[in-house]
Amino acid sequence: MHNAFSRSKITSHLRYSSTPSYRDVHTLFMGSLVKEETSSLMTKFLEKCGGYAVVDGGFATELQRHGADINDPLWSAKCLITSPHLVTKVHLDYLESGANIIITASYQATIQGFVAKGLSVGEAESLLRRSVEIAYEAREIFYNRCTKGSWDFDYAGKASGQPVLVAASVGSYGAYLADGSEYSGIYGDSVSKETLKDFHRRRVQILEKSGADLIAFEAIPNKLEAEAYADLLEEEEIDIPAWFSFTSKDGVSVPRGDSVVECAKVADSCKKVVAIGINCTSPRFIHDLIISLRQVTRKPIVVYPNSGEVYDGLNKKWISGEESEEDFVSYVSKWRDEGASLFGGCCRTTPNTIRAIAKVLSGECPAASKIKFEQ
Ligand code: MET
Ligand SMILES: [Zn+2]
Repeated sequence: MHNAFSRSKITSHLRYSSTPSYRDVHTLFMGSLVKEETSSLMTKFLEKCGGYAVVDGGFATELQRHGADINDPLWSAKCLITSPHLVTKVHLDYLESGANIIITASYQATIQGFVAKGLSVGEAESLLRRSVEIAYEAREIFYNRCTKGSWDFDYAGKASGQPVLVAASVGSYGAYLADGSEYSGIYGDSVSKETLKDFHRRRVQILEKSGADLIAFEAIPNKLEAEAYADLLEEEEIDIPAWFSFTSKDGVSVPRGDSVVECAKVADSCKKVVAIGINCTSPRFIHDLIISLRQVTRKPIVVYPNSGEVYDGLNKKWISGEESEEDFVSYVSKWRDEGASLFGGCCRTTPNTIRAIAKVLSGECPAASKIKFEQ
């Protein structure tokens, strides 16, 4: 059985794609016209979730754990071509672990990247749409399982009331380049804000029309790219909300060196942005980063750190970070106390991590159990 929110999503999905009336639903907000539905989506959703929401966990690394070979310039997006059933499975695993927001496999899915593999532009655009459809199909399967009694009564009852949004992932220009600049944020002087806007424009337009509830701009490594996203959302009149999520290697700045505070200001001043946060960053930096974000925004804060391990690109393996044995989940209530409201995991976190986060947030497990990241 669907909950009220998911039903309303289905109707709003149709409304977005079939009638022009949504453009009329405006409200005066902070001196300018903003579509009311867009600006309040996240706050209303958080209310439905009981104040806090669970985001899913590492996607690419989870595909890998299930045997996918993603050692490719397309990274996880390769599975949209070669093993879409695994993409569905990982979404389902996260839903069954309690995720309220599932993030699509489009992080490294770009038209330019697919075309470089020999696909046509039309095929590339279809794959982007497909990434969102797969997430919705997984949600349908999840809700159907709730009603068919494949789970015990208690769990099925809880799961059928689990509100779920689909966030369409957009990774950085550096992620497409797959040359390490995703982790340095250094694109060189020849890459201007206009270059970045031109690079991302079509993908963002396709994802907007794909039926996704929001766009998750993830692992943003520099301020320039955040500015490019903000401009694009405004100039292209993108009609679904977005979140901006940055990475940090020191708890103060993004990889390029711009301060997280300056980056968050860009996100805060963009009216289409409904949450601001940090992902794919060591859990040990998150507490201070939330404090920094709170200095410049009142928008909901989303945090989904990685496992704390560090990726050794040369040898293509994850190495234990200083705190990789630390209990990731035991931090969640502290992050909540600092003012974050959406919590999940990024690379190398698993459905176990997400299940434990969901338990902490539901109050079932105040002293979280130890989670060991699997090798
Ligand atoms: N949503 C993406 C994933 O989990 C984020 C990757 S961060 C490098 O695969
Ligand atoms: Zn990550």
